[in-house]
Amino acid sequence: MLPEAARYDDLVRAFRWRIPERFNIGTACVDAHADGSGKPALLFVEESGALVTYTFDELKRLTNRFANVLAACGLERGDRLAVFLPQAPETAIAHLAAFKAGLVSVPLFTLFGDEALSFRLANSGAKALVTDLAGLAKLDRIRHEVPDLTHVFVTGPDQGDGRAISFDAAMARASDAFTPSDTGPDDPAIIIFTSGTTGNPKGALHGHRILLGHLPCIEFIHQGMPQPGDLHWTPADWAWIGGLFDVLFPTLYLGVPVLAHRAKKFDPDAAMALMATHKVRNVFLPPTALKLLRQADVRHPGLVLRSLLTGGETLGAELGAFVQERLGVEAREIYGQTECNLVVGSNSNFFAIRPGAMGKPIPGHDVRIVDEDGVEVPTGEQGHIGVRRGDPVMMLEYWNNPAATADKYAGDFLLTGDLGRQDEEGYLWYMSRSDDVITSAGYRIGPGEIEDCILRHPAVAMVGVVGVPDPVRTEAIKAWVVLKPGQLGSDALAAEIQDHVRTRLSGHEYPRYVSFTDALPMTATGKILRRELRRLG
Ligand SMILES: CC(=O)SCCNC(=O)CCNC(=O)[C@H](O)C(C)(C)COP(=O)(O)OP(=O)(O)OC[C@H]1O[C@@H](n2cnc3c(N)ncnc32)[C@H](O)[C@@H]1OP(=O)(O)O
Repeated sequence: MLPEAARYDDLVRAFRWRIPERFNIGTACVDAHADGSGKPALLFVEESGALVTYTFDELKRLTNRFANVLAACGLERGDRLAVFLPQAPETAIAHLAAFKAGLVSVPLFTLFGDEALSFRLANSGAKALVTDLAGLAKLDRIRHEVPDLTHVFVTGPDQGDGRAISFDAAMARASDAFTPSDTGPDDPAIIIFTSGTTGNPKGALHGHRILLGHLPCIEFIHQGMPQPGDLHWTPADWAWIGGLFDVLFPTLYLGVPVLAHRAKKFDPDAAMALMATHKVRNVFLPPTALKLLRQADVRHPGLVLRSLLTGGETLGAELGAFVQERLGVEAREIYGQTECNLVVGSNSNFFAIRPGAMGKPIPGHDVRIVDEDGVEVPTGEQGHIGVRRGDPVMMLEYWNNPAATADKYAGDFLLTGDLGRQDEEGYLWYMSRSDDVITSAGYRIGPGEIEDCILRHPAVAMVGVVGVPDPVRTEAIKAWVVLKPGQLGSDALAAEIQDHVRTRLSGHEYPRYVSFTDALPMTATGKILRRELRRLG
């Protein structure tokens, strides 16, 4: 455990990774705490507000049951299980059971539309899927595109129509005893899809060690966890690395309960009330959520927060001050990405927080500013934010994509795709992306995917998609559209294009702005100049 106040330099010097020879996220998060004491693990707040508590003991039995269900389906070590569910107990059970069974889980965001779902299921070669009725309706439309998918489980009341296997019924029939798979830290555990400027999303394949790689930062930010009364919550979905590895799994690993609740739409009043009612002590709130709280100007006297992690987008000095004043806690910024998460952070117990800077490398992680060849640049100069190879939190590879994997590295470093600089005192400053990837509300969004999708709209001849500055979401997605001859731009057509993206890709990827134009700025070789589009605003 980290001392109350220590010198950052001493922590860095003293740090040693302790990676055991055998490690399994499922057993470490659940079985290790299932000691018969009835310690709470998950507190699920249903849509109605009703609270259902799951203890570690129950979670052990439930994950064992589902691991048995998966084994009975013929799934073997290394096979993929997709999880297409919101923040809910079944989501945690499915992932943890997959880990225990030596399978590879594939989290899928509930807002994904048909094409996004189909691509990820096909690309990962998932053999089984757990979803709810809303997810099943989407799956029905694309099931013929994913022949590898042989077993589909649906949560909630049994529909009895043969479209899917009832999750509850299968669980009821299964044994609650299971011998977990004997995995090593480098054995594949999870594929999390992420986007680049062009092409399809890539699946970052992580080993079981990913959890161990997150722990130094969790300890750094939520100092002293587990403390009596600790309870961790995030409004971010458990479909991304943030919800899963900044919150769900490391918290359970430390024997601390997690509050599970994600509203259909983030509501500042409801979020404050939820934290106060359930006495949430630790929270991950992305900057967009903090800005929504500031905008709504809500106060709540009952807050008992003791640690707050934020990241995924730049925090900024004013927002940090707001957090201290309104939430009564320090905003501790982190930096990371799906391929290599939580490598930079801040905590004023170890060094003064410098407004605007992300912080310093978390002890254990070697983060440098490097050039395109992976060679360090002089202090103060801008370059690529790089993380030295061999870091336990780093992905094993991009799933089935050796070319993309090779591209991600230069020399000894993984290149994050972000540009930054490091000052004389070791603080890291985020500058911008090195590519056209859009950062909106903490999501990393690929403009190429959205362009491809919009191009399939029958009225569209050409399209360029960029991120434009947004006061709340860091960037908002904007599409510049050239229509086919005879088509007229209108609000109705703009709304139709937005819906076209929402239903095919995702609810968080639709262009908030659609502008019709006669031509797009192009290079001599016919590539759209997104840089020019960004300049137009
Ligand atoms: C690097 C790291 O470690 S951390 C970074 C990882 N990033 C993340 O985890 C993402 C963090 N961001 C978020 O969780 C969210 O954006 C929040 C909580 C900040 C704000 O949430 P919201 O504003 O409710 O919506 P969110 O951004 O998720 O969704 C986008 C759209 O989908 C809509 N939507 C969300 N849920 C649903 C639903 N169940 N049904 C229909 N529509 C929905 C939203 O209404 C929103 O559209 P709108 O703004 O036009 O209304």
